[in-house]
Amino acid sequence: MVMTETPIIRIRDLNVHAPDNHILKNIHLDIPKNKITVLLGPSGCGKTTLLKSLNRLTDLYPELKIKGNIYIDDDDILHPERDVSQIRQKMGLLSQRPYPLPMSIFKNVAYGLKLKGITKKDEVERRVQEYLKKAALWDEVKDRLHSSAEQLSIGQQQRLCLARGLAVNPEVILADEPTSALDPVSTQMIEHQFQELKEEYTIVLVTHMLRQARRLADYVVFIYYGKIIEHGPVNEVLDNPKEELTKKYVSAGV
Ligand SMILES: Nc1ncnc2c1ncn2[C@@H]1O[C@H](COP(=O)(O)OP(=O)(O)OP(=O)(O)O)[C@@H](O)[C@H]1O
Repeated sequence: MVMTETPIIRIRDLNVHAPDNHILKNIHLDIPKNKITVLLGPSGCGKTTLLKSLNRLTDLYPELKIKGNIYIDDDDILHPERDVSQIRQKMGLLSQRPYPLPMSIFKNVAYGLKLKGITKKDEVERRVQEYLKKAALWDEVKDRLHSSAEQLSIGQQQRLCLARGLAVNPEVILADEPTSALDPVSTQMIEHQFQELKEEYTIVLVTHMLRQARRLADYVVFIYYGKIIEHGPVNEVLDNPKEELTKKYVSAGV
């Protein structure tokens, strides 16, 4: 990727194989710090697998064989001796559907803090408020912090999961189609928060929605059948694509 920003993640020669499928092919990519990088491409092209490789969630699928290097702050996270729980704390994941823990709104966020060893009551209270504000949920829940998280709407639950993830103090937010289950207003809220959060965090967002990529991306990586076809600043890849496959995808205008 031609860029002037410092990369926070460097992916080198990454190959992911399933028994009958070469899912990711020779991925070589730098992901810049404090930007939104969108992984774009048709269904089944390997976007989620690439995202899962970035926090070693691929370890949960023993049928997948992974080769190559992924450096985060110069540490190769694919090295077998790297502590996976530390990697996952650095690389928070927001999935397609929200999965709040079966406990109160407050405890959901406090749970994230506990993982970082923060348990002092007044600090926990201050930080729960801070992260609920960062996820744009505070005003809607401040009077019912001790109600069950499961009573929230799906859009609110997704913002709660964002707050819980932020409480772990990640460097990178990995977001896998985080608005696909949400209504347009909730989608707008998450998108707006992402724009704010990139000041402090690096965001890697998977989407197959071109319009969402246009609204959010600083950089776009277009993937097709496990290969990076083209990548670069959003205006170059989406407004002036060089490769035929990208042109076709962009002109379909999904
Ligand atoms: N554990 C697995 N075992 C075998 N094949 C897998 C596994 N995980 C993913 N695949 C295959 O790898 C390919 C890429 O899947 P992936 O979920 O990464 O695509 P995607 O681009 O995120 O798709 P979508 O937009 O539909 O979510 C698909 O063909 C999928 O069936």
